[in-house]
This record gives sequence, structure tokens and C-alpha cells, in this order.
Amino acid sequence: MSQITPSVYEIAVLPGDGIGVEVMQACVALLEAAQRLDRGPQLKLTRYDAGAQHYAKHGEALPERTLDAARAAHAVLFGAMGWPDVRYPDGTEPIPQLDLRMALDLYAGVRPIRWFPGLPKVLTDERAAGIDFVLVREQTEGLFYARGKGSINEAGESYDTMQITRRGTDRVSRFAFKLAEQRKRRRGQANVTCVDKANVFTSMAFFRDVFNDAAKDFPGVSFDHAYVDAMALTMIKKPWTLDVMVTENMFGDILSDLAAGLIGGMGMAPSADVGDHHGLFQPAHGTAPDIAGQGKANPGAMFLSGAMMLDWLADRHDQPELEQRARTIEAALEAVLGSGAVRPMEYGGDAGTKAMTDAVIAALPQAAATIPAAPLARRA
Ligand SMILES: NC(=O)c1ccc[n+]([C@@H]2O[C@H](COP(=O)([O-])OP(=O)(O)OC[C@H]3O[C@@H](n4cnc5c(N)ncnc54)[C@H](O)[C@@H]3O)[C@@H](O)[C@H]2O)c1
Ligand SMILES: CC(C)[C@H](C(=O)O)[C@@H](O)C(=O)O
Ligand SMILES: [Mg+2]
Repeated sequence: MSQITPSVYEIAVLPGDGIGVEVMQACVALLEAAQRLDRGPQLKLTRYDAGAQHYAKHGEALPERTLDAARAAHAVLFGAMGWPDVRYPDGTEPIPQLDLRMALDLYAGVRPIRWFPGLPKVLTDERAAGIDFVLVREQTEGLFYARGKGSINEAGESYDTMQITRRGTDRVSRFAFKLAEQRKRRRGQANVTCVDKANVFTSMAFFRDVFNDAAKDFPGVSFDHAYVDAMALTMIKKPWTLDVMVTENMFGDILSDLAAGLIGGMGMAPSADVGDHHGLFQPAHGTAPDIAGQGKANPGAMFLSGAMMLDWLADRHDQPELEQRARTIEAALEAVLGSGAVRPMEYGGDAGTKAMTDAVIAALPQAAATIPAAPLARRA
């Protein structure tokens, strides 16, 4: 992809299934409203088919046209895909986001978790107001390497293999350290925790060794290690002590849902799937079949994923207006939730997807007025 600075960015929009479609509709409306308010580059948002329902109807989950569009776009905006009843013959679900992670080499799953006023106080300790950490999940190997390769033998044994490579661990560790360096500019200090199970598995001891080697190139950032089970405890007992974590694919998948629970659920848990050449931005949640079609989904995670996309484009193409737009969207969402006037159904309130979206769009002009002119301090 070219690094020339265009004035229009092509965004491949993949809504997917269930509430993915609902929160995507909300996010597209928000992004279009936000770009009408500034003179920055415009996004051209084009929708493409993919997902479990597409597979059920047409026999393919990720059409070639969609994959080509994702490859050619400046960024991919992704809702959620998968549906528990729709299965491949081997019993697994058609889940194109995993194919896209491999096809676009999106090796870093960046999953920030931050509490701010208006979000539920899940933990009673007042220090929980300081929850502000990022989980970096390796996304091209680990236990997910086994996808499509598992076996069941006649003796009634099933095997899936975990793959850890020096290249994969080194690049995701460096990504985590660079992210910590950015956060240090805002927070004054930075730490990366390697989350593994090096006490039991050779592959995990190797992961830790490769992480330690990478750490030598980042003397300004401290680092430590935690076993994944102990990290699950720390996330509940004192999550305000955490900064950046880097971990294996499956551990990261589990811990990121646990982390979302600290701020009231999946509805405020965004993510970025990033590689050296492509970026895909999606909420960390799934298609939520239990609430799909009812207009109840919290679009907050999708909005924050949209803001992460704007930040990523701003960085890659040196476009500070896009960074300003990202801050405006965040500020509007924070203002709406912080005022208490709109409480998402996810937190026991009565605001569904539309009410939340309308309120955040209405808050954009005032939020824009509070954002200082570019260049800004990045909220890493
Ligand atoms: N990134 C993705 O596309 C993604 C992620 C996880 C699961 N999935 C798929 O989604 C389907 C459902 O999976 P699941 O039920 O395990 O996980 P899920 O994240 O869809 O739902 C878990 C719980 O969180 C709630 N929830 C999730 N997002 C919400 C939101 N924005 N607002 C309010 N509540 C929300 C749901 O109602 C549900 O109770 C499966 O097919 C799974 O494979 C896809
Ligand atoms: C849907 C599923 C395959 C996916 C994953 O496990 O990576 C999801 O849970 C996520 O966290 O992005
Ligand atoms: Mg997950």
C-alpha cells in the first residue's frame, strides 16, 4: 500500500453478523457525522459481505472480492462475525476475522481497557477509577496455529498444537515495547508485562526468552513477567497497576474478555488488529446472539474501534486532523456516558443502540470545541 498522503481514505467495511451489523451502522453514522465537522481527510466507507450468515447462504464466509477489498483498502472496519449454529463440517465456526488476521498478517491484537466516569464500578476499590491498560495479543500463531489442523484419532484422542516462533514473539514483543514508549509520553512511566506459562511449557519458556531479548532494545521501559493464571488474579485484585501486557494468542483472547468485565462488559472493549502493512479495527465482542435484532447492543466498543482506526491512519499518513477527530469521538462518548443522561441497556439503563448513537452524534460539536489543535499528545 502506498504511503502517499491521500485526501480520501478507502475503508473496507465488513459488518458481519448479529449485533456486528447493528453497531457498524451506528459507527458509520458517527464517522460520517464527525468528518462533516472538520476539514480533515474524508473516509470513503464501502460495505462488503462476509460472515457466518453469508456462509450459510452462499457457502463461503470470506468472498474473494471482500478479501481483495480488505487488502486494497487503507484500513478495514469490522463489526463481528460468527453464529453458534452455523458450522463448518468439522464443527468449528466460519470466522473470517481469523482468516483476515493471517491473510493481512495482523500480528498484534491491541486491546485497551480504560475506566472513565459513567462506566459501571465493577470493583469497589476507588483505585479502580485508574484502570488504564492495554493487552497486546499475538494473533498469527500460538494455540490458534492449530485451527484447521487438529486431529482426532481412533483411540479417542484429539490434538491441537501450539506454535511459538522467534520471529512471531520478537515482533509482537517489540510492538508492545513501542506502544509502552508512546504511553510513557502521556503517563511519565511505562512497563511491559510478559504474560506466559513458562513454568510448564517449553513453548512458553521460549516466548519469555525471546521477549527478554527484545526488551534489551528498550532501556526506557521497565518490564516484568507473570504467569497467566496469576495475571487473571491481578486483573481482578489490582488492575490499576497494569500498563502494557503482551501474551500468546489464546491467553490474550481469554484475558481480554476478563478485562472487559472490569469496565462493565464487552460493549466498551475496542480492539485493533495491526500488522506492518494493514490494520483492521473491530470491537472485541462477538455477534451476541442473545440480544441481536433487538436494538440493545452498546455501540461504544465499535465507536472506540473507529477512533483507533483514525489514530492508526493519522500515524501512518501523518494526518493530525484524523487524530483530532479520534479525540473528538472519544470525548463525545465520554461526555454522553459521564453526564449520566444516557445509560446503555448493557449497564441496566434504557438506552439502546440508536439512543446511544444519536446522543454521541449530538455531542460531537461541543466535544470538537474542547479538543486542542493538532499536533496532539497521543492517547496510546
Ligand atoms: N470479533 C468477533 O467477531 C467475535 C468475537 C467473539 C465471539 N464471536 C462470535 O460471536 C458469537 C457469540 O459469541 P459469544 O456469545 O461467546 O460472545 P459475545 O461477545 O458475542 O457475547 C458475550 C456476552 O456479551 C454481551 N455483549 C457482547 N457485546 C455486547 C455489546 N456491544 N453490547 C451489549 N452486550 C454485549 C452479549 O449479549 C453476551 O451476553 C459466536 O459465534 C462467536 O464465535 C465473534
Ligand atoms: C471469534 C473468535 C475467533 C475471536 C478470537 O478468538 O480471536 C474473538 O473471540 C476475539 O476475541 O477476537
Ligand atoms: Mg475473544
